[in-house]
Amino acid sequence: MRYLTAGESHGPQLTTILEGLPAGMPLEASDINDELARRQKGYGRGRRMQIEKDTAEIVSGVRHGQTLGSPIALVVKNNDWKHWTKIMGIEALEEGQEDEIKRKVTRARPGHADLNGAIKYGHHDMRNVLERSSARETTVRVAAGAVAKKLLSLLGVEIVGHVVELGGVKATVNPNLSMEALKESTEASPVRVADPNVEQAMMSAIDEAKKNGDSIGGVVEVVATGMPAGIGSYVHYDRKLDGKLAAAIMSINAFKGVEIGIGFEAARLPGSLVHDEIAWDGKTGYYRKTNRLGGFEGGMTTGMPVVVRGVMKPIPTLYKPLMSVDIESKEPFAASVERSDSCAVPAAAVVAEHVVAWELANALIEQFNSDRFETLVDEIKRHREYAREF
Ligand SMILES: Cc1cc2nc3c(=O)[nH]c(=O)nc-3n(C[C@H](O)[C@H](O)[C@H](O)COP(=O)(O)O)c2cc1C
Ligand SMILES: C=C(O[C@@H]1CC(C(=O)O)=C[C@@H](OP(=O)(O)O)[C@H]1O)C(=O)O
Repeated sequence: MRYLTAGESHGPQLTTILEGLPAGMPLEASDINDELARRQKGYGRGRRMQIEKDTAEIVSGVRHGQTLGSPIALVVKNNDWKHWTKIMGIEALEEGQEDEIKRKVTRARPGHADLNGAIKYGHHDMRNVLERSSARETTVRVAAGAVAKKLLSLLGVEIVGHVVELGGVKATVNPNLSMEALKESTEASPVRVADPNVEQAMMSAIDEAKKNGDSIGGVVEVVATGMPAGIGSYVHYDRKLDGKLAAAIMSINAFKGVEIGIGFEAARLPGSLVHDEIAWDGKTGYYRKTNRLGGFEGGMTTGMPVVVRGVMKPIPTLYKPLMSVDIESKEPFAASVERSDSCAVPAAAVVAEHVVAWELANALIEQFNSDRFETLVDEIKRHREYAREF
């Protein structure tokens, strides 16, 4: 499968085209819209989230609630567009109108794409960069992931993203928490955390950052249960599924690190405390007694829960801006300030969930016969039985 996205943050709409989904899979707009609503939540977001009520329109590839096997196109309209029609207009401007209309940006924000994007594409107005580098684009990445998530759920794979650290406050996650309990508790939390003891401290950290004109980051975790064993491959670097997950997480705006299972902690432990002992029983088939390697060995799933974590740096737009340079005068100036979130880690947990869902669904679709949804369901069922008895 593959997908493309298009759209500027303050343009008329965001668009995505998904290719390679099987025909005959049930799909409704509500499957996508419920996920878009989850992405909009989270303590610490800016005013834009009150302007938008993100909803996807399915404009192709689905008929009477079923996928057709043809490309699926989804459109999310930007409510904020009505305030930006002049600034973001398509038509060429008259001489002399430029400065008045364009809300030109010339003082690059440290940590954002502004300066590098301007150099790369030759934009002397960095709005041309920030409109597309904005994480507004993650709206349609979630829409694409929601379709993948629907496919996974119909194949018995459940997935959830949640926050495990925010502004230096760490959550303690009970490893025996069921998937249902994890989903329920994190959904009810304004910071998407499963540990109620740290929720208030996380919210206070966000308040404090906001008050100081600053921003904070954190760590999100995505857990997926029900992936069959042996998905992905060890035979070639670009077929390793853990590598694809790492790339997917790193592609999210502001993500600076990824770990699978205990990740970096593995550097500090002996092998006997890192590798997971293998066992077998008639009901489950093969399983690992622990899951320190987060569901992966050799670039393939083990059948244990997939556990991926990602680090989000603090948001680069600061209401008390860092110093920068004006690209017109080359003089030192405080960086530009655009309306901004002070913390988007809870929203990013939802984005991470969806990019991981896409990669997992893609791996299943690549590995099994997948033109018809019915065949895919059947093949995966048989693969599970085969792996259990192997
Ligand atoms: C959900 C989400 C919301 C974000 N909101 C903002 C924001 O309001 N202001 C901002 O400057 N950056 C925001 N970011 C981060 C920037 O998009 C990101 O730092 C920028 O694209 C530069 O990319 P890099 O940090 O990966 O190098 C957000 C990121 C995510 C995932
Ligand atoms: C600014 C960025 O994205 C943020 C993410 C976002 C959203 O829908 O998630 C919408 C944006 O809206 P606006 O720029 O109109 O406030 C920002 O809140 C960024 O990433 O640089």
